[in-house]
Amino acid sequence: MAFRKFLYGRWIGAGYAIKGAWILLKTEPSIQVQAVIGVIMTAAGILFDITQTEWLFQIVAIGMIMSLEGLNTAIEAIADFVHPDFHVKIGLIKDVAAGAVFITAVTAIIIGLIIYVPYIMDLLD
Ligand SMILES: Nc1ncnc2c1ncn2[C@@H]1O[C@H](COP(=O)(O)OP(=O)(O)OP(=O)(O)O)[C@@H](O)[C@H]1O
Repeated sequence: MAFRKFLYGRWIGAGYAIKGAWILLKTEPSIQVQAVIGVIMTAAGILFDITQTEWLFQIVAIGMIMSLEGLNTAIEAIADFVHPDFHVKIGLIKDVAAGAVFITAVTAIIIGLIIYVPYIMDLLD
């Protein structure tokens, strides 16, 4: 009985999480851009027939950047809610959160270069 209640709780929680992901995709331009880039990179992966390991790195990179961007959006929303007016600390909080996304973006770009530069070189040979 307790286990069924636990499963039901997880099921309801998953529903809220999917709703949150849908809100992000519908309303956040940065997430929308990243989703489009994710689709383009998936097409590139199919086109270049990348290896299983390369797929794993690419999927992790796309998932990491989109989820971190979602967290950044949540942090911005909290910051605006607790202190709607200008405050140096709010600016710092937002900049640090954006900095975390930037680090992931650079990581994803490096992963993309490591995967695709050899394929592009082969193509040019
Ligand atoms: N309330 C505030 N107090 C101080 N500085 C702020 C405040 N709001 C924003 N800033 C500064 O402006 C920058 C941009 O803030 P904003 O909330 O527009 O974030 P953004 O990354 O442009 O968000 P979005 O993803 O919604 O476009 C912040 O990184 C911060 O430096």
